[in-house]
Amino acid sequence: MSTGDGVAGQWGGVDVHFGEEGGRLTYGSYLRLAELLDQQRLESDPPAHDELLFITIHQVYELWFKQVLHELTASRDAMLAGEHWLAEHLLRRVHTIERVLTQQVDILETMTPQDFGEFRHRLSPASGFQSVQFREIEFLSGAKDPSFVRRFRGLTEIEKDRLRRRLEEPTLWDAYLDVLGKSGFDTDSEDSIRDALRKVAGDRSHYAAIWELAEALVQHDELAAAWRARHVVMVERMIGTKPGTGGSSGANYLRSRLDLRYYPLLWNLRSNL
Ligand code: HEM
Ligand SMILES: N[C@@H](CC(=O)c1ccccc1NC=O)C(=O)O
Repeated sequence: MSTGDGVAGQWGGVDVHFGEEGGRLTYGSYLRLAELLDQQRLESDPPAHDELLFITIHQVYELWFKQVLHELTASRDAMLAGEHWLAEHLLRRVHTIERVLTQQVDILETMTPQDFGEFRHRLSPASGFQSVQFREIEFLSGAKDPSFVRRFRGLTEIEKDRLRRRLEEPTLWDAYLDVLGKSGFDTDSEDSIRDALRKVAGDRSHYAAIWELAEALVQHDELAAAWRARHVVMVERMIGTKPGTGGSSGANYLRSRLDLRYYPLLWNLRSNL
């Protein structure tokens, strides 16, 4: 047996020894756990029991949003580079994350409205409306709306810059049109795009990769819509018809966002198949 501080043991007759690679990298230092686990600061005083859950859920959302932006950006770039398989592969990873994002609502719903009420009044005027990464995902996906940048209150210059850059850069839809264009389709008008989509849908054996890419975009759109629907029902359960801490009408405002679709032409196509 070896000696030292690492984990040592006899595995299958081989003397293994972990955690002593010069004493540099550890689990905690690699993952920056000291910093990460020090970021959950409650507003309530005395501490409301459920506020830790509320903060943790939101921080986990933002970590996944970061990953989703990483994958969507790379997927868009893969489309622009003609690497259709890679674009689809990355979109499929995003779908899996998006399913988890919707399921996470289950965890937050173990909090009752009464227990939320213990600290909700401390949150105003903060709200999910101010999530920059959430809006970046919308812009990158195809739903650019510059009015959100103006309506945001309290954004830092760095955050404003990130949103402005997302408004300028190509969306996933722009990249898909580029794929259609490079495959020989005219994409100059909405009518010609509709025509191209119908041709792709009508000859899947010939246009397999482009068809599957469109399906992956529709899936991303559907999963985003599912999150919005789940969020608004959770909101009704938590605060009924009360206005939001962000200053909106609350559930009414959120219901007005339910019809948002990133790729309306891909949905319209369904009516003509
Ligand atoms: C107790 C749970 C929650 C309640 C009661 C709630 C309530 C609300 C309300 C009322 C709004 C409208 C803006 C306003 O405040 O006036 C809103 C927006 C929003 N919330 Fe939540 N929320 C909850 C949890 C979450 C979670 C876990 C997330 C995940 C990040 C989230 C993300 C968002 C986003 C992104 C918006 C903006 C939506 C849009 O503009 O389309 N919310 N929420
Ligand atoms: N807008 C929510 C409060 C809320 O959920 C929230 C507050 C601060 C930071 C993020 C939040 N999450 C989503 O809106 C409310 O009106 O109760």
